[in-house]
Amino acid sequence: FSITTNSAGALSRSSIVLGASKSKDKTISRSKWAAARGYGVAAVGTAVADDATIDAGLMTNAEGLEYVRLVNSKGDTADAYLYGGVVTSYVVGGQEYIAVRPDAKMDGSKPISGGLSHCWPQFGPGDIQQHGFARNVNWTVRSMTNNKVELEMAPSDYTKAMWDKSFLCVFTVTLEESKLATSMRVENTGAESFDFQAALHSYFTVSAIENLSIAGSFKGKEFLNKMVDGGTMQTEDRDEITISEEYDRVYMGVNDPVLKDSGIGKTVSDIIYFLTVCNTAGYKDTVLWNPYGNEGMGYNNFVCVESVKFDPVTLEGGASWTGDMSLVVGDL
Ligand SMILES: O=P(O)(O)OC[C@H]1O[C@@H](O)[C@H](O)[C@@H](O)[C@@H]1O
Repeated sequence: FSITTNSAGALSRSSIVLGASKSKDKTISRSKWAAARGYGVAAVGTAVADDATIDAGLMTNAEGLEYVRLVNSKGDTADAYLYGGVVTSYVVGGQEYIAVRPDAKMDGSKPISGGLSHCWPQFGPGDIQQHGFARNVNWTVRSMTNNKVELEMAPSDYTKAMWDKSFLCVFTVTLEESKLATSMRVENTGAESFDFQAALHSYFTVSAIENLSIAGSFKGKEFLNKMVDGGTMQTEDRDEITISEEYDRVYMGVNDPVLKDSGIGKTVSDIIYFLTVCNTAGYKDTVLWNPYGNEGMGYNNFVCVESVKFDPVTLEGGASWTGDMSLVVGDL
């Protein structure tokens, strides 16, 4: 591995050089770079099959926002933005599974409309701003390696003005060989308890909304249908959900959705691609959201299948809560 400088001269990348080693100008040691940034960086030893070079590490987008690119030994990648602590990309075998809306702002002027976006400490409307503040503050890098990053968010004057609680959030993203694992840990660093809701407002790529069905334990479950009279409880009678109108539904007690897309990457007509959302801790409910018909939002190329803790968590002083969600491509 080597650390190189980007065109602006900032120390920001580690290159995974695959196959024969390649010499690079302006390289410094990984530990020196990490020390300069104040990061804890573990030694890593991934290697990829052929002779390609894939950059991992801290990057800056065209509009000046920083993100961390993760790379695994197979050449899969994931990107996590510091602004909002949001994962905006997960590419497996050349296929992008996470969506960012075409109308998304990537310059920090508003929350990024896409990715695995945090709704914290509130989901939806309520006492503070819609979906809370985690998605529009800058998180900091606590540690990173080529395939794992820990981002953290602590109170600031901005957050205290709307929600004056003592907390620390640590969001860990790990690009494993066969999945993308995320873990959101909320710590109550004070003595007083506080309540919060949590969600990963996940946008996934679909080839076309008509090609999508969503399996899971939906049948017989109650859901809050926000599209009916501002919010009406209904009961689902289907095993698999298909979407052909605007959706904004909170499915209570459903946390095992599997997206099936009959179009993604299709080279053979009967291939169906699966993306399994594994909610293994904390997230209990699933929100389905699609602004059907809204061309400006690009409704036909994404679906939001959100991992949610809808009923508030009460966290005592000194206690912590964890929400774990992993994405697995293909059959489990
Ligand atoms: O436009 P926002 O704030 O990113 O929210 C998008 C949607 O997010 C969903 O989770 C909500 O249920 C919807 O009501 C909302 O419209």
